Amino acid sequence: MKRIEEEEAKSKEERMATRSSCSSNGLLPSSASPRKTDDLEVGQPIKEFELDDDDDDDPFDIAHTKNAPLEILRRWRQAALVLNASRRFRYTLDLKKEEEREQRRRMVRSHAQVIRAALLFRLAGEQQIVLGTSATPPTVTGDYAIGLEELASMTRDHNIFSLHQCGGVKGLSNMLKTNLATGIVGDENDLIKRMNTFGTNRYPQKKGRGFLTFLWEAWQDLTLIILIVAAIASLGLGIKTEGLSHGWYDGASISFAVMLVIIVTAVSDYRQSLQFQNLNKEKQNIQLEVMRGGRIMKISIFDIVVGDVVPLRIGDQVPADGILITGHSLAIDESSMTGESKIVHKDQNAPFLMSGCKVADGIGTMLVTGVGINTEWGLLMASISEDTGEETPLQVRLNGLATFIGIAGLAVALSVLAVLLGRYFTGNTKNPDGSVQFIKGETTVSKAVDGVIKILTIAVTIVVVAVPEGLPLAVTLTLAYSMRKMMADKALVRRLSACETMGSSTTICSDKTGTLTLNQMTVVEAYVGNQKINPPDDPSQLQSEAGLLLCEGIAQNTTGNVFVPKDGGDVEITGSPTEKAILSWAVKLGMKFDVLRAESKILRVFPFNSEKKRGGVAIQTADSKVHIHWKGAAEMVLASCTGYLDSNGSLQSIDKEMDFFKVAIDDMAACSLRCVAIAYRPYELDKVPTDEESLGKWVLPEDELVLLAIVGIKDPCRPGVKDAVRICTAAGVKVRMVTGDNIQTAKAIALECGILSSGADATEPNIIEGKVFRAYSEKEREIIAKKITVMGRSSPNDKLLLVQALRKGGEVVAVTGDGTNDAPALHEADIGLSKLQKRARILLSWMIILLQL
Ligand SMILES: Nc1ncnc2c1ncn2[C@@H]1O[C@H](COP(=O)(O)OP(=O)(O)OP(=O)(O)O)[C@@H](O)[C@H]1O
Ligand SMILES: [Ca+2]
Repeated sequence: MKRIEEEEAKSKEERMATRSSCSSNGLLPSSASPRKTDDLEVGQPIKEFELDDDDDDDPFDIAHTKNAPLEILRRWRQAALVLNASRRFRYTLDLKKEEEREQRRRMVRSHAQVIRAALLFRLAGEQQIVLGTSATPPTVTGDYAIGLEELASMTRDHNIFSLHQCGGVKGLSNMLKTNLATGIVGDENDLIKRMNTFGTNRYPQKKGRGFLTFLWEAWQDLTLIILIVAAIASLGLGIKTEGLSHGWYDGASISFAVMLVIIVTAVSDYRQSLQFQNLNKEKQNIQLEVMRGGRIMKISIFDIVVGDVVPLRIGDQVPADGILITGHSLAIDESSMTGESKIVHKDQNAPFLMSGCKVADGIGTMLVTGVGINTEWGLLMASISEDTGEETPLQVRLNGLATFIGIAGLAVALSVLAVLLGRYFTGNTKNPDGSVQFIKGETTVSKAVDGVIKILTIAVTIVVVAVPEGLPLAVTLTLAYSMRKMMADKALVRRLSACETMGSSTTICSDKTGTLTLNQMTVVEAYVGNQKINPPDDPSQLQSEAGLLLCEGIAQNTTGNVFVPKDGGDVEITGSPTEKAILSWAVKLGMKFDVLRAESKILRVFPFNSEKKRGGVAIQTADSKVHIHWKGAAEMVLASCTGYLDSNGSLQSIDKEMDFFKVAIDDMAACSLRCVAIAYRPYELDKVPTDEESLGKWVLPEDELVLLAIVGIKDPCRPGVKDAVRICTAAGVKVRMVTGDNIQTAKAIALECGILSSGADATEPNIIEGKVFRAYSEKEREIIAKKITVMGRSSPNDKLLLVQALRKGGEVVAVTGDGTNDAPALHEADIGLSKLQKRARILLSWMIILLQL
């Protein structure tokens, strides 16, 4: 028992270690998962299901238990699981693999660090020698003024000294023939040259395991081994008693059954691994935006070349090694590379960005300096291979059960054997005619052997009947089947166990945008000043003063981009769906994006985030005035406004019109429109911090704003959602909507898609605002959570609190969402369904699985 406990403790440790270390590429769709979830462009629609291990159900957690007898039983079963290192217990074995992987990772990392240290040492030496003399110019290679080695090592080693030698990011961009504002030229010739000089953003992949390996693994299973032994015994006994011509039947049929199980298991595992490899390829093929020739383009991560200018936004994965060009509050989660979960702020003093890390906050643009195998990430990815070896909790339990039954059968067979042998040799067994079978000294040896063989046959039969070898296999096949069906529906199941957990979920917390709605947004109502513009994109109704400020605000306070082709083609607008809607509305109103962006200088940016639900920017105009523009959740921005611009363009106090605006917002929200308010305030130039450092810390003032416009954005309900919700409800799964949007908008959409059945349902706490929910105590939340159907204006943390409360209340919670503002909730859920890219019919496919299980 001691040993068992030790092993348990060790497994637990390993589990904890792997859990914390692979949080970025195991449990969350982060490191290897595509970026921009708010993305509407066509592309492989992939959804991702995955199970986040549940701490409470940790099979190795036996520390705090009340129920001792049950616990002992549980322990016993676990002990068998841990001790039995056969194929069927890969669930526990997997930990070792994870550990190996982690060790590899550490090795690569330390290797890189050693190289880095040695290089720095050498450089320090060289620096002393060349100190005072002019810096050595980088070597010229072909078309570029810097070579691959220098570039790669500069980035890999975070060598700020050699970056300065190159003249900073500006100098480096010249060497790489990149324009920091418009990117590389990006024609075929240019791309080929870059690839030839600096390589491509791919790394060699390890080959998957072959069929024979699976075959080899398939037979190493306790129950099967028992059966194989039984088959051999039965074959021997049969031939001995019934002769060669008839005696082989029993043994052969057992062998046939065993072979069948082995082959089916191996084939199923092999196919699964092939599928997994394909899916992996798809998963890695992230589509992202780069700036080439002045326009934002969508390309595959594999097509990134050195010199590319890549915009980074919260939630994105850094696609290659690079150097920060500009950034605002940019923070990177480097845990996937350094192993420590630490958020690192990036600015001109720490400009190096490592491939594979995630943008945790802020925005920025980077210059790509290292791709593929020249990056640490590339080295890492090339040295580890993803593996499919994983079993679901149900399988593990069934395996445990099968083994338990097997062992019990074996024990029974052995005791039967002992008893029968005992009875036989003590002369207690009789023939049908009443004569004693064995009489000491009388019965011949060959007769005695025959008698023993008969008894052995009985024992073997008990074993064969008792061992349920097909049980776990049946589950594997069922799950593999659902996985295949889901894949046909373009759903990527990262863990087989997810299918199973999904089947037992009792509630779904769905986000609204992009799951229940299409995430295709258009501005359909607009108020500029206190005037409703109808139709919303009619420029003639726009009064000029407010119109100018509005366009300035929209053009500068955005993460999107507008590209007007020189040859007069269609205007291309990029950005998140909300941004795109607002930008295209402004373009129709006559906004000149490039002109406006060139006219003023950005002093500081506060990027939009879900927590504050607003984003701002401070700019300095050509005539040295400072404007601070804000854009965000309508009623929240409105609350910070003290004035508005009337139809003559003169500033009025908002007091009298406050109700008018509030009613306008409520009306739009009741029509299920997403409301965004745009406001600004003038600011004194001399109050703006002048030095870089305090400017970087400057908190943009967000009071005394002047309201410029309120827009209502339509995001239609996804067709089929109503049915999906109905089916879920009928299956006993409660669907809840948790959204960052206005509560009225949320209510309207909930009614539209049947989450709320009637307006009468829409009372607290059935429908609740995030801030009300968060104010309750933990106990109260647990009670209220069960009643909540719609939660509006929720921050990422509110979503997390809700999931926690539901789980405490005993629900099995599924969460759908995107990788950015829903990440904490996704992580906490029993099962996370994350949209990697749009067109995700999550609820629908969810249903398919539900029905299958
Ligand atoms: N780019 C933006 N600029 C300004 N305001 C925005 C922007 N995007 C969203 N908003 C405002 O923030 C609100 C909610 O944003 P949030 O990111 O929390 O929710 P969401 O993720 O879009 O919705 P859901 O939670 O349903 O997925 C929106 O209602 C809108 O008013
Ligand atoms: Ca969201």
